[in-house]
Amino acid sequence: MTKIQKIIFKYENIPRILFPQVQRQRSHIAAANPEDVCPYEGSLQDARPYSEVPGPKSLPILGNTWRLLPIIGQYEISDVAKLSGLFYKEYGKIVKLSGLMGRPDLLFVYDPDEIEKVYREEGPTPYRPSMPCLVKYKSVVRKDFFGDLPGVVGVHGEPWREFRTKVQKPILQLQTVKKYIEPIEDVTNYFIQRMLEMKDKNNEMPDDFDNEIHKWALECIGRVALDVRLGCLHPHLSPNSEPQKIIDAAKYALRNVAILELKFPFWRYFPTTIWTKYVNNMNYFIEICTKYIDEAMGRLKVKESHNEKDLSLVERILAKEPNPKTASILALDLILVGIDTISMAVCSILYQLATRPEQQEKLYEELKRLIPDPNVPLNVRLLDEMVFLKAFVKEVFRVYSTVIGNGRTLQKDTVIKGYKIPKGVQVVFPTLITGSMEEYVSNPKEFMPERWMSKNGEYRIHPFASLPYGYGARMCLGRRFADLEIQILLAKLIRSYKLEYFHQPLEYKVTFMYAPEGELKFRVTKRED
Ligand code: HEM
Repeated sequence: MTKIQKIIFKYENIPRILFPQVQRQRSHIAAANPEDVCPYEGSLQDARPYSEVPGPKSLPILGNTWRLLPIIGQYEISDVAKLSGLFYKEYGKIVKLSGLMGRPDLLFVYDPDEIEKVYREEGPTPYRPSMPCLVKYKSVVRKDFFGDLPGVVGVHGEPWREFRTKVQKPILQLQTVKKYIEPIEDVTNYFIQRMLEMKDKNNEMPDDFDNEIHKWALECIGRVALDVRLGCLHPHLSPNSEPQKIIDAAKYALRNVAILELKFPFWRYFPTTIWTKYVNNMNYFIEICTKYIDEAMGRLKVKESHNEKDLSLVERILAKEPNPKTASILALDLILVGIDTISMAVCSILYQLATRPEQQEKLYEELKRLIPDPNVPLNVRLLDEMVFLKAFVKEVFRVYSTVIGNGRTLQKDTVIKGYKIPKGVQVVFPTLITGSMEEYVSNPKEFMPERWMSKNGEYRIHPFASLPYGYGARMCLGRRFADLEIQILLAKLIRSYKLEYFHQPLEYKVTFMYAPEGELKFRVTKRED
């Protein structure tokens, strides 16, 4: 039995052994399956009570938190993706995980029609349960800095809407994003050059190549959010250099957040070692953002033209919002969520390309046709025409969604799948699972980028089954930059190099994001033409 089979076996059987009551409850539910009948479409009075929603039973006092505790719990952080799949298999399309100490109940919904309903009814200030440790940092630890300008991440209600309204237009406008093709291409060319220098005698990338991808992501975000080349890709950084300190801070302020977020929140009650590191590193990011935004302000003051078309993203924000804190806090938020997401997505996309030679060849053919001379710089038209490239990325997101799920905290009582779900419950939309459900996606098991290119409706994909960037008023603020960065990296790399992988297959796991775990020792070979 492989390791993964063992884990699945363990999970499949533990509920039966530990929770016979739940098993009985389930068979009762199966007898009158609300999914099939669902007679209470939307009426709160007639809906089934919340207490009847199926799910693992919680233990008195300990609730369900013990399941997430290291060692004694059954579930490891890295198993969150499997857990989400097992819940669906065990309990059906709606599953309640209650009794989580210090947290509201989680409600997993595996039905894109219901997900669509929740998104569409979310109102003008959607509430996404996210990053409780960041909430504490912004609203308690550094209230002195954030005050009434908290940013968007971990912020809700009117303060969120006000801040998002200030920054949304410039950051999502194509006109702004287009200006970054050249700067991101510069960063990427440098990164590819570094990749060639890093190759070992087998032409393979080093064991910690994922760290290099993180540095590329840091360098890209520095260029977008701070108008600066941070220098993180430099090969010989001394431990006390600013770029090295930024790289180290990113590890604790971003990558290790999962430990704070998903395990028992001891940090809420006393300053644990990891919490103290988190706070120190967040403070360092504030320092860096303030420093570079002040410099950008200085440059803007002496700039001749303040016409929108001549300004960078940072300058546009500074020109409109004279308090430079708006730009600093936006930069901080973009850095916080724009590094791990994109770098883990890139790890996953490159791994898929390296292990799917035929599809990599198709991508190469597309790129060779569009860019016969690989030294010609990219432009909007070329990127627009990279249809297979974009379809490949979408397919990776459908099957291996980097963010395994999104969510909303209900702001009013709502009927979901015939049950009355009370206000305050955190509804989880498990994109990773819904993106591969037979009822909503044709041939879901087949990895087929072409499904995204077909114009005649040949392939069915429920529009709410695979939403890698979320949906609605709170949808990913950096999605246009994320797409741009991924497209530029793939276009530059695959146009000129072949990517292969000759080691043990890697397993996907959640270490904050969902990505292949292990050494990304890609073999990189220069193409002849
Ligand atoms: C492939 C990479 C990325 C993925 C898969 C991703 C996914 C997401 C998702 C699912 C959300 C929640 C949306 C919702 O609640 O409906 C989100 C929010 C957000 N993302 Fe991304 N993201 C990516 C890259 C980025 C990048 C590069 C940036 C910054 C440049 C960024 C900035 C943000 C911000 C600021 C929010 C919070 C928006 C708000 O709450 O108002 N993301 N992202």
